[in-house]
Amino acid sequence: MTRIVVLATGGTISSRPSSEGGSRAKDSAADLIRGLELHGLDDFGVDADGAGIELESEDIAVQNSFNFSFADLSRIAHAVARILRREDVDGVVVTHGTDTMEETLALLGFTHDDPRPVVLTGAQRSPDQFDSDGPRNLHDAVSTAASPASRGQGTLLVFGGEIHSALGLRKNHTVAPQPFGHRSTGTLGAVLESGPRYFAQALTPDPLPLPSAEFEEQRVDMVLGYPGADAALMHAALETGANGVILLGAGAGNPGVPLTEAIAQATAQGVLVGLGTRTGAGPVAVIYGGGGAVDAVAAGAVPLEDLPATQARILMALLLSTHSYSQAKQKLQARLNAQN
Ligand SMILES: NC(=O)C[C@H](N)C(=O)O
Repeated sequence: MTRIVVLATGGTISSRPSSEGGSRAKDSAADLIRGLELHGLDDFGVDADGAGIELESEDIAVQNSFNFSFADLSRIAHAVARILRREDVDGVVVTHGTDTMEETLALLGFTHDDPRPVVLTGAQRSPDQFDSDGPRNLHDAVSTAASPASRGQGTLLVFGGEIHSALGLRKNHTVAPQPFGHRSTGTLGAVLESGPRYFAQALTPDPLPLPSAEFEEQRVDMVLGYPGADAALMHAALETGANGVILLGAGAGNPGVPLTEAIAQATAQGVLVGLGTRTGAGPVAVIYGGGGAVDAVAAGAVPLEDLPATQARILMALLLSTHSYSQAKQKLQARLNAQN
């Protein structure tokens, strides 16, 4: 018998029309499993021992993911770790809103410490729509979590028939049926009728400790570089008590002169600054001068390389909550190097 726990957190996959307009997360994990039956998607075949796949449900939140805080993300990571302490569980599926899936994937991806797979999924169309993608995505996520081929592949996203590794993933589109893609690499595999088929082995970094209470207190803000940008928003972040800032410069990470000066001020105050690019993909090349990326790095910013800013922010908060500023800075650099 293969046992998979379905842990529901909300999102469009769980949403129903609201009397206030729009839709709100509502359905529980048990409702989602019932939805599989309604769509004739509850047949997972038999496992390698000829036994069936048993689904167990658990609810941890009923929220749209744009409302999540670090405390919510931490609760999800601890719930997954608690479930995986059970020897009778073979894998975990987490249903989640797509808007901030990147962040939860990052937290789970950086802390997952088990060969059994953790598979996130969600939907772009809610269950009340005739062409809702939730039941198919959940079916695929369960069959991926239940497959021995997924052992050692770490934290995964299964969506639109594709399998993606957690780190480096972005939501690239607001409404497209498959909004997820890697910035610079392709899919890890696909879900076929027979189950998951992998084309590659995921890179799984050495696990970091699960988020502590300090993680929830981290403030890591994000600031954008653009023509005419002054340092007002960066100063506001510092005044509000940010202990980390992700700065998304133009092109190869060029923040411009005022923001470069603000980086020097921030790092002198002990605030960790990550330098990314607002293009959405590609490494941050440290080759320019005159208030460009090279000056920003000289002022103390760590180039984020090819990790999305949303995921670098989670990594930064994790490191700041477990290490001193200088250790966190070194670890961030080492992690980002290892990532590529
Ligand atoms: N498609 C979705 O799940 C989006 C939803 N607004 C959420 O992130 O909760």
